[in-house]
Formats: sequence, C-alpha cells, structure tokens
Amino acid sequence: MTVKDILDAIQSPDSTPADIAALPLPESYRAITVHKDETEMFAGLETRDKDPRKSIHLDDVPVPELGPGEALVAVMASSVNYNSVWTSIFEPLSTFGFLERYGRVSDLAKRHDLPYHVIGSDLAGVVLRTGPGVNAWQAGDEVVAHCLSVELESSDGHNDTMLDPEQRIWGFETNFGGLAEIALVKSNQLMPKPDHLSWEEAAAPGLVNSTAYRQLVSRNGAGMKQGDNVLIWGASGGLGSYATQFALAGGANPICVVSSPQKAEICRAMGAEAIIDRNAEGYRFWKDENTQDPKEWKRFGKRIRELTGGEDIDIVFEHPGRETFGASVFVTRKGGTITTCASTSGYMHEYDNRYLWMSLKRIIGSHFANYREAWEANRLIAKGRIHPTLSKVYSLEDTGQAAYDVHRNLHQGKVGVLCLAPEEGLGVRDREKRAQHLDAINRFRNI
Ligand SMILES: C/C=C/C(=O)SCCNC(=O)CCNC(=O)[C@H](O)C(C)(C)COP(=O)(O)OP(=O)(O)OC[C@H]1O[C@@H](n2cnc3c(N)ncnc32)[C@H](O)[C@@H]1OP(=O)(O)O
Ligand SMILES: NC(=O)C1=CN([C@@H]2O[C@H](COP(=O)(O)OP(=O)(O)OC[C@H]3O[C@@H](n4cnc5c(N)ncnc54)[C@H](OP(=O)(O)O)[C@@H]3O)[C@@H](O)[C@H]2O)C=CC1
Repeated sequence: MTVKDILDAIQSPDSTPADIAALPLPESYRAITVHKDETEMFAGLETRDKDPRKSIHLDDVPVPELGPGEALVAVMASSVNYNSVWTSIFEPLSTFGFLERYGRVSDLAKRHDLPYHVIGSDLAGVVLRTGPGVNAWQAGDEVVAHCLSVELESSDGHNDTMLDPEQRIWGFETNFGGLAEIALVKSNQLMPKPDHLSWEEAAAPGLVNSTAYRQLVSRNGAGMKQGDNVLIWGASGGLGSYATQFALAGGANPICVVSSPQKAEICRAMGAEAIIDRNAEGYRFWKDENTQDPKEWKRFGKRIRELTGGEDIDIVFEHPGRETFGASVFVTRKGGTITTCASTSGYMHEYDNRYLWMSLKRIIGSHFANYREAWEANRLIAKGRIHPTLSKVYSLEDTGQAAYDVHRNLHQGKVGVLCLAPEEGLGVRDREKRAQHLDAINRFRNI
C-alpha cells in the first residue's frame, strides 16, 4: 500500500467510507520537516537573512501510531503560516524544545519528541482512521483541521480551552503537522470542509481566520460591535485579510494599513474605504533603534482622523509588535482596546503608558482560538460570508520557497500548498454555492 493508493481511493467516485476505512496504511509518507541537528545553522545571521529554503526539507517519514481520541488524515492541501516561518528560522526558540517538553507529558506524547519536526498548522483532507473513543468522525469524512491541541486534564481549560495548561499549537508545538501527505490530529480539531471550496481554498483560512475571529469578534477578544473603527495592520496579509472581512461583515469601519498600492487595491476590492499606505506615507515610529518619535504617532493619528471624519480608533488589531505598538496605543480612543496576538517585528514593545491609563485603554493578549471559536469562524467560511484569501499555490516540494515568500513579505493574503491533491481546483462539492461567491473566492488569486 502506498500513498498513491490512498489518493486513488479518495478520488474514485465509487469509494465508500467503508472502502477508505479498509485501506491499509502505508509505512511512510512525504512530509515537510526541519531537522534537530540543524537548529544552529543560522547562528549569527540577521532574522531577515535566515532562509527557510535552507532549513525546510521534504522527507519520507514513518506514519505515527494512532492514539485514543486521535485521527489520521490524508492531507489534500495545506497552507503556509508564519509560525512555520518561525520554526524554519529557529526563532524565537527552536521548536524542538516544545517537542521535548510535550514528550515528557505522557507515553503517548513521547511519539512527538523526534529528531525531525513535521510542521504545518492547516489542512484540508479526508479522515483515514480514527482512534478509540472517536465517534463524531469516520473514515471518509472530508474535513479541515484547526490547530488547537489540548489535553484538558486540568480544570483550568474547561471554561475556555485556550487556557488549558497543556495547550499547544499543532504542527508548531506538536509533531505530525499538516504540510505533509498524512497528518495526525486530535479528533476535536476536526471540522467539516466547506463544500463549495477546493482543497487548497479550504485549507487556507483555518489558522488565521480562527485567530482573527477570537482576537476581533469573540468576547474573549475585542468583542467588536457595529460602527467600531478598527485599525488593521497588514490588512491584506494572512491575519489582516480575515480581520478586514470580519470588520466589514460585522458593520464596523476598517482602517486598513498596507505597504503598497497593490495591497491597497485588494483592500478596496474587499470593500474597505479607509486605507493607509504606510510605505507611501513614510511613517517612522522609531527615530533610531531605541527612540520612538511621538510626532509620527500624532501624524498617523491625524491621518486616521481624516479618514474617519475626526474619530479615533475603537479597536487596534495588532500583530507587527515593536515597530507599531507605541503608535497603536496612542491612536486608540478613550476606553478603546488594543488586541495583540504577535510581535513580528520584535517582542519587546515600548509604549507611553500615560496614554493607556489616563485614557482607560485596554491591551488584550489573544492567541489562536478555542474549538467553538474555530468552528464559528469555519461556519462563516462554509456559509460564504467570509472567503479564503488564497493568492498562490505551491507544490509540497516548493514549500521552502513558499515560506521564504511569507518571511520576506512578498506574498498577498494566504499561500497554499498542494499535498496529495495532484492539481488545483479539486474537491468542490457544491458548485451552485461556489458560483454565487466566485469573484470573492478568487479576489486574491495571482496578484
Ligand atoms: C496559531 C499561531 C500562532 C503563532 O504564530 S504565535 C507566533 C509564534 N510563536 C512564538 O513566537 C512563541 C514562541 N514561544 C516562546 O517564545 C516561549 O514559549 C515563551 C516565551 C512564550 C515561554 O517561554 P518558556 O521558556 O517556554 O517558558 P517559561 O514560562 O518562561 O518557563 C521558564 C521557567 O520559568 C518559570 N516560570 C514561569 N512563570 C513563572 C512565574 N510567574 N514565576 C516564577 N517562575 C515562573 C517556569 O516554571 C519555568 O521554570 P523551569 O525552567 O524551572 O521549568
Ligand atoms: N497568536 C496567534 O494565534 C497567531 C499569531 N500569528 C502571528 O502574527 C503575525 C502575522 O501573521 P500573518 O498575518 O499570517 O502574516 P503575514 O506575513 O501574512 O501578514 C502580516 C502583515 O503584517 C504587515 N507587517 C509586517 N511587518 C510589519 C511592520 N514592521 N509594520 C507594519 N506592518 C507590518 C505586512 O503587511 P504590509 O506590508 O502590507 O503592511 C504583512 O503582510 C506573525 O508573527 C504570526 O506568527 C499569526 C496567526 C496566529
């Protein structure tokens, strides 16, 4: 039995779920990995000079043993997330430390602690096998997977599973991720694949869509409401392209920050009107490495007021971090919220706290999403209310280049990867629904 036989069975119109369940598993599969003995390969280089094409490998690896509550999924397509860029440049930490720590949790978790790390935190595919205790999903189900992995043995996670002390991001802090032909997930990561999308379109939103939903919409995040002015950094990027859609769909007013006329055009096409090209307008929030320039915060705030008719920002959707955080805190209105999920440009932030406390602003830390939030975000995709922002699709072999593009900010929206799917466009089940949303689905393609 080979992976090719699995693909043939998935693609055959005559295959039944029982046929898929009866397929013997192959011994190995092709997977995108980083190697433990290479974690020092970029030592001494600047972050931007660390090249994912050098550290990312395509290897044949053994199929992991299936445990209770788990599923093995044949991955048709995946997508590149920035967490895979971090993994591939071994910043801010090597992810092998996460695997070692997970390996100490239990005998079953020991499987994850290997000298290679199969990365990737998105997938669309077909369930091949389920472990003991899994009743909600069967072999043959067409699924997407969100990337929250939890143990839930402690009471801490039972109000909000993101608060589980053993909360991990699958394919980043666990092994056997989605940039591969087969992936191992917990069954409570599974969600139905939106039936009007191809495999690669369905695999694109997962991680960033769920994150943007919690960070902006959920009561665990900013709890956005109608009419809110929402400042969205990187508004045509991975997270931002979903935050912009949530703001528009929720009756808020996105103020989109981008770095080129082309990206501004994408935001306009999504329906945004207030757009700031940070490059064209030349904001320099830092005079030098250690000194911010409040005059630039003020110039930025003035520009926002021009675009909003004099209003300030209710919610900042933050993720660039060090470079923008001081400006983000400054431009938020009295009582407003800065919600942050990342620090792409540096995690040691600096802001003027007087503007925070005197104006009763709040900073909210947000990280991925719980199952319910991921489910609600996926439901909006399935209903055609929010659309994938897939721009370009790479083969599994070219994942290194795909990660390089994301690292160097050469991409738009999301970058997809074909795993088992032999070509783009496969897997669409509801053509009528697709036809209704075709322009929106293709908005980011090939730009
Ligand atoms: C969905 C997609 C998401 C993304 O893309 S997010 C972006 C990518 N992700 C990242 O960049 C994050 C990567 N992660 C990290 O950088 C690290 O993961 C953290 C900085 C978040 C945590 O660092 P660590 O070293 O793993 O853990 P510690 O909590 O700092 O523990 C170290 C020691 O410090 C002790 N400690 C923790 N809190 C306290 C406290 N409040 N008082 C005293 N000690 C404390 C611990 O116990 C432990 O100790 P002992 O080393 O002896 O085991
Ligand atoms: N905690 C969590 O759950 C999650 C965290 N993340 C993290 O969020 C970050 C962004 O992820 P994602 O949106 O997928 O990445 P992308 O690279 O797809 O998009 C980020 C956008 O941010 C903008 N940007 C980058 N650097 C700066 C800067 N210095 N100043 C202003 N804008 C900047 C760019 O847009 P432009 O050039 O047009 O301005 C870029 O397109 C990453 O660090 C990632 O690890 C992502 C998902 C989940």
